[in-house]
Amino acid sequence: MAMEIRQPSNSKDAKHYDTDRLREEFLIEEIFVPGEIRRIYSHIDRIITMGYTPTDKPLELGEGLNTMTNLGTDFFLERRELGVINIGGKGAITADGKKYVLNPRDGLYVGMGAKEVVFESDDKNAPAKFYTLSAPAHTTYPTVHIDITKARKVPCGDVEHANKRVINQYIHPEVMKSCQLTMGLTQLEEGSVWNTMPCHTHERRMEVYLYLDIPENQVVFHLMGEPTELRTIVMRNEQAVISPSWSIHSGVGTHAYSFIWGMVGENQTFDDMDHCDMNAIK
Ligand SMILES: O=C(O)C(=O)C[C@H](O)C(=O)CO
Ligand SMILES: [Zn+2]
Repeated sequence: MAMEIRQPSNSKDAKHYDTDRLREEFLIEEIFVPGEIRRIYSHIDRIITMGYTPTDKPLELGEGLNTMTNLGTDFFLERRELGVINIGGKGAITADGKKYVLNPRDGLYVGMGAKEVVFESDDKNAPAKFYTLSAPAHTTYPTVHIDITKARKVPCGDVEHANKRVINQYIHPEVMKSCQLTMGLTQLEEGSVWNTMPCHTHERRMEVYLYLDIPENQVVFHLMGEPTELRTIVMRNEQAVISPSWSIHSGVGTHAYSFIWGMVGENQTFDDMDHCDMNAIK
């Protein structure tokens, strides 16, 4: 399938979902398949979550996709912008003829209007894994290469609460311009297992999390749902989860881990959050 479509769920319905239905609606289990592309289009703010894993040949952004049928446009980024973070081996992205090398954990923002975007790996046996988010856009901002050293770093949490971590803001108004997409990578310190706790929701934006650096046989219990109707999705390495605006998005792991967050919606105000009352969550 060139692109899977996910419809939105009403919170009144979602609280009745069983495990299988929760996973069917919100979990993205397989994103990185060697030599292949995976795309999941969510009706929630029309974010597209994708994985490009080139091996012995480059992969093109719109490869195998009829953009007129799926997006109503002549090419993928005609009315869209793109955020990418490489979580695999060294690779490169060429956007309209300009090549950007992406080392592991490097990011790239590609502005609206770029016609040809091509993903390639340096070593087919250690392929790049380009985690890619796309959001509707209204104007063109410059394409920007972001390495983790350029990201805006926000240390938070502490050892006492087992949530000591650094939020690396890659695509963020204080780093570079984008239309609506914000994106970054949060790294938990060794011995910490909680992310985004105390938890929050934000009715103004939806969010997608990709969990990574989870060792074999370890898991993250992703917490979602309205603050008084919490549910768990068991997640494994390099799996993602779609978080509607009404849902918290927190997690606790059996080992430290990292995750990439991406948001689209009303604003780009990272701290615009509705913090939950820890005495009221259920
Ligand atoms: O570690 C955290 O806390 C986060 O990374 C929070 C997410 O970025 C988020 O939920 C922003 O709304
Ligand atoms: Zn959030």
